[in-house]
Amino acid sequence: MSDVAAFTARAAAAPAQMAPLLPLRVRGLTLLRGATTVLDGLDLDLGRTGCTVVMGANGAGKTLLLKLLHGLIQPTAGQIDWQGQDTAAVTRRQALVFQTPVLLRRSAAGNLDFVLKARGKDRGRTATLLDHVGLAHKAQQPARLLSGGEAQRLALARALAIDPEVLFLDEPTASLDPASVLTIERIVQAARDRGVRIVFVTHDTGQARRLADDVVFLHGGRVAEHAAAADFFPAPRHPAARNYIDGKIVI
Ligand SMILES: Nc1ncnc2c1ncn2[C@@H]1O[C@H](COP(=O)(O)OP(=O)(O)OP(=O)(O)O)[C@@H](O)[C@H]1O
Repeated sequence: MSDVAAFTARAAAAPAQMAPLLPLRVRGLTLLRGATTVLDGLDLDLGRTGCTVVMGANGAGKTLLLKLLHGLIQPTAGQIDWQGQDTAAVTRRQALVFQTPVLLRRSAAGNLDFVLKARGKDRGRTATLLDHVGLAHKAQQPARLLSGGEAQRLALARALAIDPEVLFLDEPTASLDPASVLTIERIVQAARDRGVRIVFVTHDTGQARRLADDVVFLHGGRVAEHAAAADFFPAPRHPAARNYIDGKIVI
């Protein structure tokens, strides 16, 4: 078995004895920030597999929704039900990649060694993970000297190192060149194809069309529309979603 095939098989096999996290059921999710009601009784259901793309105007609450689902912040009201599992356990079985990668002041390999050791995983996987994201030749380079696209690929490798069942990505390609964007998309699609549940925030409608199995469109603190990608892109039903896809200003 090749290194990449071994990596893929191990990732897919990860949580055999654990109860599943999905499907996800969110009801009445409300979040106040200062005087602003960011989320206002949001309901959402996510199925077991695939890639959900979350879209919506600036300030619609996409980042805060990801942080809530991942257990990094607590809602003001409402329920997030990952099959009844405890929040701390849920967070450990998921990973979140931010728009701006947060990396340790170590080499590229050192960043992966660290997370593998912290999670009790096989540190021998560092080379395979670096290879998987096309960074084998940068293993010993300090992470702070990586380009934006390389740093984002390393952040993605670090997220994959924990064998997440759910991978949240918050505009991970927002400032990358087209080749780096496609590289990140290929890695995300490969993860999706081996069963990692993907929730991906993007403003890039081309990217959303390439990646999405289904689309969640946020507006007014709620899910204005949740539809299969094949139905959403040709004919969004909600007026705000239609304007957004048509490139009109949405307030
Ligand atoms: N700590 C805070 N105090 C007050 N308002 C906040 C705070 N954090 C976030 N907000 C507001 O909550 C709203 C939602 O923020 P969020 O970052 O989730 O938006 P977003 O949909 O990800 O936007 P973008 O597309 O610009 O990244 C914004 O109006 C933001 O200004």
